[in-house]
Amino acid sequence: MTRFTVIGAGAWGTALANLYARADHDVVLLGRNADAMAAMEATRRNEGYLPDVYLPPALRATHDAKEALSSAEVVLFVVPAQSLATAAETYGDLVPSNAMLVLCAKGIERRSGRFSSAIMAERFANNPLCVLSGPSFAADVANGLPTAVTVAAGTIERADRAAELLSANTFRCYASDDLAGVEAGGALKNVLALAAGMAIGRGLGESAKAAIVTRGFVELRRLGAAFGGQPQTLMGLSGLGDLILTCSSEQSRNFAYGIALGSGVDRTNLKLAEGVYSAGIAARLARERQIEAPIVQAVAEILDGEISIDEAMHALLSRPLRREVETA
Ligand SMILES: NC(=O)C1=CN([C@@H]2O[C@H](COP(=O)(O)OP(=O)(O)OC[C@H]3O[C@@H](n4cnc5c(N)ncnc54)[C@H](O)[C@@H]3O)[C@@H](O)[C@H]2O)C=CC1
Ligand SMILES: O=C(CO)COP(=O)(O)O
Repeated sequence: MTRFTVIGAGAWGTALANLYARADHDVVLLGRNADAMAAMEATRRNEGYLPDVYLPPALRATHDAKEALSSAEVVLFVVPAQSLATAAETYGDLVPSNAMLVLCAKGIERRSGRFSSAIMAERFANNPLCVLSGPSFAADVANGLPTAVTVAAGTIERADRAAELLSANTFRCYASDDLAGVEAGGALKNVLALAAGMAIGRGLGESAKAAIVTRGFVELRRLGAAFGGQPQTLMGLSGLGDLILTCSSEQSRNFAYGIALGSGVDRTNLKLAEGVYSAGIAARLARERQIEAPIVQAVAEILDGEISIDEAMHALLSRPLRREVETA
């Protein structure tokens, strides 16, 4: 039995806490809203984020960071990418220096262009650290449905150890030493899911969506490689696998956000769509590196109100014809 502390009591944090509690670990779910955490402890439900899932007795929900972190062996950071640096500052001094950190956000920090591992390596120089990413809806994992993800660390031996620790009977972790590839895939698939959703919401059809997903994947591979990722990783669970999941189900908040944008419905009450925050910085990083990423650029411009979806589609279709497969 290992002591897990999960920071961030949203959908994904609650699902992972639930998974590890069911796997007979000692689990504490740490949230920043005292009332919500007390209600969770009393009702054994997370009404705000994952209402249909029962929280087993082995999971304790708390707002008390000191108590939650004092003997943690594994600390999962499950907050949005834009909040990770703040969470690291808030809880950093309480995290035991030998605890393994598991980073679960899928995004790029807007103000710095950094992925999670770079943000955290700066604050936690000595803790072992890994990134968990891949096709995994919170509700599926919380309900014990079969799921496979990638766990990446700086060396393959560390990734092997982390994958062993983080696997459970319905949750299969594949080890990787490609942090850059895993983080790039997780962030970029969200931006592309917005584009796929927009095509559906705007009534452009399934064929247009398939073209966007496929050509979007070309952009993901180009950008992922520019960030230092390996082609095989981008073709794996945390790249192609998560792109497929996120672009094919309205359970995805990014895909659903794209549909809402495309169909012009009110988006004020929609849940977290990480791609909305990563699109602009992904587009900027692509421009700076002179990487051709027209779909990512279009998503960023649409979100900024610079062009309409119809204008973006017209621009994509009017680009000069080219060969499908790039040769060196
Ligand atoms: N929901 C899902 O199915 C999956 C989500 N993810 C990723 O996990 C990350 C978190 O997503 P969700 O949990 O779904 O989002 P969510 O919107 O459901 O929950 C986010 C939680 O983080 C908390 N939070 C925000 N800033 C905080 C801070 N500074 N300190 C403490 N808590 C803070 C919020 O109060 C909220 O409880 C995202 O990057 C997402 O892309 C990854 C895999 C699956
Ligand atoms: O990352 C996810 C599935 O792997 C969740 O996707 P959404 O954030 O779009 O809901």
